[in-house]
Amino acid sequence: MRIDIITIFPDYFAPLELSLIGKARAAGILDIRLHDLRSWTRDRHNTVDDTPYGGGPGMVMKPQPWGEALDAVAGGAGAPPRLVLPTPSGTPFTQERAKRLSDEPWLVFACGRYEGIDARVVADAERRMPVEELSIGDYVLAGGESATLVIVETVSRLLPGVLGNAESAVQDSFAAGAMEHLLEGPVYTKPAHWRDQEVPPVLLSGDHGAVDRWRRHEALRKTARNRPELLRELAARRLHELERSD
Ligand SMILES: N#Cc1c(-c2ccc3ccn(Cc4ccc(CN5CCOCC5)cc4)c3c2)n[nH]c1N
Repeated sequence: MRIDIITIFPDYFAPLELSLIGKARAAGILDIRLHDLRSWTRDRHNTVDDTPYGGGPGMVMKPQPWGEALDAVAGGAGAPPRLVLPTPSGTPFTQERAKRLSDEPWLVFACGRYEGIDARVVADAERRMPVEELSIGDYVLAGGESATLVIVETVSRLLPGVLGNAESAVQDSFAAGAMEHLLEGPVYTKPAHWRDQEVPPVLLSGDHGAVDRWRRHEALRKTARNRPELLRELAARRLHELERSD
């Protein structure tokens, strides 16, 4: 997968040199390219923002630098990329959406700042590529960079060869076919005894059936405590399946 990121803060993405994603880039599984939006400004101050038409707080990112950046990065011959635009007003980013994005050969991320990007940039981009406006949660960030890091990490770990043990991606809480969208329960490693706490004996029993039952029980407990609404959705899904099979 190729990933292009357009931003006024390229250094924000230093973490993408590290760990799993850094290794995947070195292995050629991921081709991540950073682009400084200011490279496409035309004034000596490299201006990327201006006051909003109609008044209101803050500044808005000018269309011209973005238009030319997207032309340069995403405008080549061949199939266009999917443009991903993090925004507070975007569609919720979920594991399901991450799975779909992981099937794309080429993603371009537009990282906004200030109060956002002039709306004509998305309208112009939609004429030549699919555009997805996504939000990573119901809280307000200062820009799109941290959201892009979240999306890139979530999508990248689903690519074959990125995770050492592909199994762990499948068992993720929200991965389809896992423990039905339940939250993971507690995990343990050596030593078996630590600061007067013991690892649950079932995990040392070698009885895989008992371990699976225990893990499911702990997952249900954790989900009931932290995300009860997921249990209601699970019950509704189960009921729907039963009614369909009748
Ligand atoms: N993904 C994601 C995000 C973002 C996100 C993503 C991208 C950008 C680019 C700029 N910002 C800052 C910003 C702050 C507030 C507002 C709202 N204002 C609109 C105009 O009226 C006043 C109020 C807009 C933009 C961003 C924030 N925040 N939270 C998420 N889950």
